This record gives sequence, C-alpha cells and structure tokens, in this order.
Amino acid sequence: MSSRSEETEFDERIEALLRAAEHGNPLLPAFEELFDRYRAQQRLLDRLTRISDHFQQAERDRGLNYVDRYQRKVRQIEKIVRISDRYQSMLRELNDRLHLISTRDELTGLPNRRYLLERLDTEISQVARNGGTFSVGLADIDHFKAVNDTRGHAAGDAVLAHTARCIQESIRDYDVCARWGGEEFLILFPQCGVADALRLAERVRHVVEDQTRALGLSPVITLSIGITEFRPSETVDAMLRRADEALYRAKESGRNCTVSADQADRPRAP
Ligand SMILES: Nc1nc2c(ncn2[C@@H]2O[C@H](COP(=O)(O)OP(=O)(O)OP(=O)(O)O)[C@@H](O)[C@H]2O)c(=O)[nH]1
Repeated sequence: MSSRSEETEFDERIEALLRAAEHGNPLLPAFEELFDRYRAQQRLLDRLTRISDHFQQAERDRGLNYVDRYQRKVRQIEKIVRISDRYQSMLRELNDRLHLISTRDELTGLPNRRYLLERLDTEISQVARNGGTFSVGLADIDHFKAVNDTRGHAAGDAVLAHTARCIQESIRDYDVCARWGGEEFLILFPQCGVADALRLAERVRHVVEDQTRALGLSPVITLSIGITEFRPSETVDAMLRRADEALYRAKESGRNCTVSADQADRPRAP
C-alpha cells in the first residue's frame, strides 16, 4: 500500500467485510480484534510519524539558529578585526608621527641632534663590523647674531631655514645634515675619509655663500666648518670635540673657511 487513499480504501473494504452478516465466520471476532489492533498500530504509527516530523522540523530550526548565531558571531569578529586593524594603523601612524617629531627640527625640517647621535652610533657599529670610515663636519653660520640684531629674530629664523635648505641641497643623498643647535649644523659624511670630507664641506660652504649672494641677502651668509674623520675605538664625544676644535680654528682664521682636524691643511681661504 503506497498512498494514504489506498490505505483508507483498504480499511473501508475490511470494515465492510466484517460488517456483512452473510459472513458468519467463526473467525470473525479474531479478525475484528486483529483489525482493531492493526488500526491502533496505524494510529500509533501516525502519531509517531507526526512527533518525528515535529522533532525533525525543530532540529532544522535549531540548526538554522546555530547557523544564524554562528554568522552573527563571525560578523561581530569581522567588525572587531576591522576596528583593531584601523586602531593598529592609527597607532602606527601616530608612532611614525611621534618618531618624526622627536627626530626633526621644527624650524628647518632637518633631522635633529638626537637623530644624528643615533646615526653616529649606527655608523660606528658599521665601521667596527665592516671596516671603512666616515667623517663629520660641524658648520656654524658666521656673525649670525648680527642678523638677529639688525633684522630681527624672525629674519634670523628665515636665514636659518634657508641655510638648512642650501646645505641639504649641496650634500650627497646618503650624507645626513642635522641642526645641531642654534646656528650650528652637523653633517655626517658616511664612507668618507677626511680628504673627501674636506672637498664636500667646501662644496657646502660655497653653495651657501653663492645662494645667499644670489638672493641679494646682505650681509652674505657664510659658514665656518670644522671637519674630522672617525678614529677606530674612539667615542662620539671625542670625535665631536675634535670637530669643534677645528671649527674654532676656522673662526679664528677669519671665518668662511673649512678646517680639518686631521690634516695639516691650512684653512681654506674665502
Ligand atoms: N633667530 C634665531 N636666532 C637664534 C636661534 N638659535 C640661536 N640663535 C642666535 O644665534 C646667535 C649666535 O650668536 P653667537 O654665538 O654670538 O655667534 P655669531 O654671531 O654667529 O658669531 P660667530 O659664530 O663667532 O661667527 C645668538 O644671537 C642666538 O640668539 C634660533 O633658533 N633663531
């Protein structure tokens, strides 16, 4: 029996047969009881099927709920990840900015003293590891106080910024110039002995002088520069002291010149 209507038809036929008086069969009561049992089982089966259907539907709903809940969790996690990504990139940007602020001189835009001191440490480590050498040049604007005194502090600031630009344009890409303080600039010449550093420092000095002359600035801005080459095993302070002494000699020699602490060179005349 495959369909419901066939089952019903079968039941009706049996019931009709049992009801018919001409079948005075002694087995009739047993058939009736058997048929009743069959009907009871049929009802039980129907109930069980209904219960099972409900159960399966409930399970399907529950499954859907799990999927819903899982997807909601996934969306929440994705949101948290997006927020965390944004937060981390904000932190990175903030860090980069902080690093820039803490290593730049605000007025000139050049690296500051702190940055160059770190670079000098790195340079010394590299020389110790790979050999080679490097030099530094300490440059100071001549008679800068007079600029402030005659044209005012703001004009002095503009001269500082202009000088910084001139120096920056005249050095090699891998040289580093920092504002060392006041009207002083320290230039790092990596992979450079004192003879080359002297030549490079002279180029810087000429560029500053020529460019300020071209601008019609009066008096013309000039630099005095003291240079020195790093000596193995010495400290940064020892090297900078030598550069400072060379700068002092340059000032003593009439300014607008470069003096090397390492060569018996005479100061370069203006
Ligand atoms: N406008 C301005 N002036 C500064 C700044 N920092 C330092 N100075 C001035 O720079 C001047 C340096 O003067 P001095 O040390 O006497 O040196 P100098 O006049 O350049 O003379 P020499 O170095 O001997 O040639 C001082 O007047 C400082 O006030 C700054 O950021 N802006």
